[in-house]
Amino acid sequence: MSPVAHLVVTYATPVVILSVALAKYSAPVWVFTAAKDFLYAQFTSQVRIGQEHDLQKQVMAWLATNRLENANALALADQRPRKKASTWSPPTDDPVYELRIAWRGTIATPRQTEVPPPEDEEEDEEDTDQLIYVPDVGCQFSYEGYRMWFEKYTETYNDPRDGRPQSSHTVIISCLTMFAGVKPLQRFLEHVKNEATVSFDAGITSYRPAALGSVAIRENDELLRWDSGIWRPRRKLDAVTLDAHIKVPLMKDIHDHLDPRTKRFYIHNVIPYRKGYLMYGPPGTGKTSFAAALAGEYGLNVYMLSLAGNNMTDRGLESLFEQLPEQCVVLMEDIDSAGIKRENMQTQPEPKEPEERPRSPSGYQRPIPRDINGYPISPPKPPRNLSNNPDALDKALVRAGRIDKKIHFGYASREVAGKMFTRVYCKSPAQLLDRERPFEGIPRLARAFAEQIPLGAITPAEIQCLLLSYRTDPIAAVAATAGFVAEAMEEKRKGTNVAGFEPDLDGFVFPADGVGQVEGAISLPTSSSVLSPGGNAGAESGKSSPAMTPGPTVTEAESAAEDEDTGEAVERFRGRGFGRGGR
Ligand SMILES: Nc1ncnc2c1ncn2[C@@H]1O[C@H](COP(=O)(O)OP(=O)(O)OP(=O)(O)O)[C@@H](O)[C@H]1O
Repeated sequence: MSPVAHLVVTYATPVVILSVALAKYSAPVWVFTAAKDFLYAQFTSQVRIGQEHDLQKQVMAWLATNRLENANALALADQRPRKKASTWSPPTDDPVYELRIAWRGTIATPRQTEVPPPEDEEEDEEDTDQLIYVPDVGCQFSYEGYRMWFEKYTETYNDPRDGRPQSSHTVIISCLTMFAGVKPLQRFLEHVKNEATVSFDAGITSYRPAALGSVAIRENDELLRWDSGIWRPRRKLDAVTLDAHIKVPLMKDIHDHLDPRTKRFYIHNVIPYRKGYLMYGPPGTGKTSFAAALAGEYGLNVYMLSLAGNNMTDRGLESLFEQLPEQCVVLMEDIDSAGIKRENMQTQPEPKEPEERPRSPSGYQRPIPRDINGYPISPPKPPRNLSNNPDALDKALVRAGRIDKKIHFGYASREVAGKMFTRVYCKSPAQLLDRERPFEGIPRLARAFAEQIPLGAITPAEIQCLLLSYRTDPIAAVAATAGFVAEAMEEKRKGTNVAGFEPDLDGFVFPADGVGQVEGAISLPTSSSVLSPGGNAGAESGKSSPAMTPGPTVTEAESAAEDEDTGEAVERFRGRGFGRGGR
C-alpha cells in the first residue's frame, strides 16, 4: 500500500466511521433531548418566592428542619430556624386560655400534637452559638410522593440609597407532575405556612426601619425599607402580668378582631381592617412587653417604629407602611414625643415633592402629621401605640377610628405583685440550680410580699428587679421588700434614677446570669418621666402620693403567712433592707 493510501486508511477511516455513527444516532439523541425538555416544560410546575415574602424564610426553615439529609448543598443560615410545632400546657386558672384555644383552633394542624417538652425551649435558647445550616442551591426533596427541587438565585446590585452592594434572593420550587399541575406545590406551601404558624411559640421576628443616617435616604424617602429583622424567642403572654380585668377584655377584643369573620365584615362594609390600641402609663409597666407577647401569641411579626426622633418624614413612614405584610403588629413607640399636632398639620401645607417641605436647620424634614392622622398611611394592621403621656397627644391622633381603645398600664397592684412573685419562685426542676430545692410555702410568701407593695407606686419592672436580685431566696426577697419600696420611693421623690439600685446582698446569691436584672434595671423609670407634672405619668404619681405609704410591715406578713419557720426566716432578714444604705 502506498504511503498516501496508508495515511488515508489510518486517519480518515475512524473519522468516516465516527461521522456515519453520529449521523445515524444523533437524531434519536436529539429527539430524546427535545422530548425531555418538552415534557419538563409541560409538566413542571414552579413557584417563585421573592425575598420580601415571609414564606421564603419559612420554606428555608422547613427544608432545614425536614430535608437536610437529602440536600446536596448547604449554606449557613443567618438566623435560627423556628422550631417545630409546640403548644402550651393548659393553665387551669387562666381565663385567657379559652380565647387562645379558640384562636388556634382556626389554624392548628394535626402536627400541633407533636409537642416537645417545655424544657426543650430552655435548652434550645442556650444553644444560640450552634451553627445552623439551610439547604442551598439544587437541593431535591419529596413531598407527598412528588419529586420537588429547590433553587435559589442571588442577584447583587448596588443599593441606590447609599451605593453599598446588596443582594436579593429568589427561591424557586419546582415539581414534576403529569396531571396534578400546581396543586402539589400549593399544598406544599400551605403546609409550610401552617407549620410555621403553629411554630410561632418559638419566636417572632421584629423589624425596624433600616439605617436612616445617609443623606441619600433622607432625600429619597420612598426607598426606606424595613431591615432584615431579628429573630427573638417568643415572650409568653402569661409572663406579662396584668390585672385580669384589664387582660381578659383586651384579649377578647383582639381575638375578635383577628377572627376571619371580622375581616370579612370589614371588607364587606369597606372599613379599613385595622385596629389601634393606645397603651399608656409609666415606664416599666409592661406596654412593650405586652405588645410583643401579643404578637407572639398570634404568630404575628412586629414592626417597630420610634416616633421620638425627627429623622423620618411622612413620606418615609408612608413608604414603610406600604411594605407591611398583610398581618402584623405595628408598634409605634413614643408617639407622645413625636410632635404630631393637628395645628402643625394645618399650618404646614403639604407640598407634592418631598424636597419642597420645610426642613429643620439640621437638614432633616420634620414629620408631617399626616402619617398618623391621614388615612393613606394609617397602619392597615393592628397597631399598638405606646405612650407614657396620653394627655400630650393631639385629639386628632387619638380620635375613634385611629385609636380604637386606650388601655392604661398602671403601677403594680397586689394581684400583679403576688403573681410575679409566684412566677419567679415556682420553678420547674429544670430551672433549679444544684443547691436549690423546690421552694415551699410560696402562696403564703407571695401574699406577704404583695401586701408590702404600696398601691400606685411601684412598677412591675421594679418588682422584677427586686425579685430577680433574690432569685434563689424567696424569704430574703420578702424580707427585703419594705426596704426596697422605701428606697424606690425615696429615689423617686429625690428625682434620681432608681436604676441605680444595688442590692445589699452580703451572704446572698446573685442571679447566675443577671440578664433579667439588667433588663429590669435598664427599663426602670427615670424620675423625670414618672414625676413630670402635667403628663399622665406625673398626674398618676401625684394622685398616688397618699398611697405611697409603705404597705403592711414584714411582721404583718409573717402573721399572714402563719408559718413559724417562714416567719423566723423573714425576721432574720428584717432590717437588712434593700439598697446601698441597708435601710
Ligand atoms: N406587667 C409586667 N409583667 C411582667 N414583667 C413586666 C411587666 N411590666 C414590666 N415588666 C418587665 O419590665 C421590663 C420593662 O417593661 P416594658 O419595656 O414592657 O415596659 P414599658 O411600659 O413598655 O416601658 P417604656 O414606657 O419605658 O417603654 C421588661 O423586662 C419586663 O419584663
